[in-house]
Amino acid sequence: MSAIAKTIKVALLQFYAASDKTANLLKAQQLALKAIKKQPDLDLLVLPECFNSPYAVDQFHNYCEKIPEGETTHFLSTFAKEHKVAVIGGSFPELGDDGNVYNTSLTFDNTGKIVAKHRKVHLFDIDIPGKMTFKESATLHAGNKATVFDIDGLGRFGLAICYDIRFPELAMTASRKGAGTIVYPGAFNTVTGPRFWTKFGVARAIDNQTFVILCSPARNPNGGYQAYGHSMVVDPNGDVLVEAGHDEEIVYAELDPEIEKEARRNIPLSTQRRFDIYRDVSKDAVAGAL
Ligand SMILES: NC(=O)CC(=O)C(=O)O
Repeated sequence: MSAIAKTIKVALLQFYAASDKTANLLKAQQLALKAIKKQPDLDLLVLPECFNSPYAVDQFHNYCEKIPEGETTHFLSTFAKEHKVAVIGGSFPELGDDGNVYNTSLTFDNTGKIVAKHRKVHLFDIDIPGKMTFKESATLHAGNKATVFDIDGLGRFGLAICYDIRFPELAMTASRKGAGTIVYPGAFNTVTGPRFWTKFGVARAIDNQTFVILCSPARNPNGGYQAYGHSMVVDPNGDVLVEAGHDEEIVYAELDPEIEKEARRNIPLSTQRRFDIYRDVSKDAVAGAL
């Protein structure tokens, strides 16, 4: 499968989830329908991190679901199938067969089949005194692989979640294994977002000469964790093609394979690496799709 098989028309749904799961799924459905109506030949929909529950350590266990039995998997799969559109389903709390809870992202092809499952590998445990303390590991378990997969007709993708973007090895692994697009559903916040969000999107794109998609929740006017917003698509030269504000919004972009080919032809990093001096982490990585 080529890195990008065709010009991919993508829509990023930026919205916030509140406490009512059914209402969150309904909102996702309404926005997805709006995107399809505006762009009937859409190839790919991307949702934000934690789109069916509040982003709160003490809440994940109340919202977690088995995959594929749960209602969120069913909702995403049905939408993809009915509207013949691939869906990268943000993330939601998964109840694993081992009884642990994970922050998990599923991807569906346009027949509704699950083609990838990524469990957040790096849990968001930080403490910035007086500004932001978060400890995902208090209630979540971490995934154990890099996620690289194909979507039929669209190309090869890398997928990771939010804090994972700070660890370049996952993106390097995806791009060295042939990904042309790396997607991060992510909920940076009003403390870390302004300083880091765009820089990471641009850095991962330039390092790997891939498109990078960041899809955030919107800010929640009723309090709780305040996501940064600013969902964006960055091209392989590090140019930001489209960027949302911080309210609920849909942004659209086209991923043109020629831009990627040209970026890689002009500056041929892939043939110039010095694995005699440093290791190729993608060779050691545990990587897979499901
Ligand atoms: N929420 C996250 O996982 C990460 C984040 O907000 C940050 O890295 O900053």
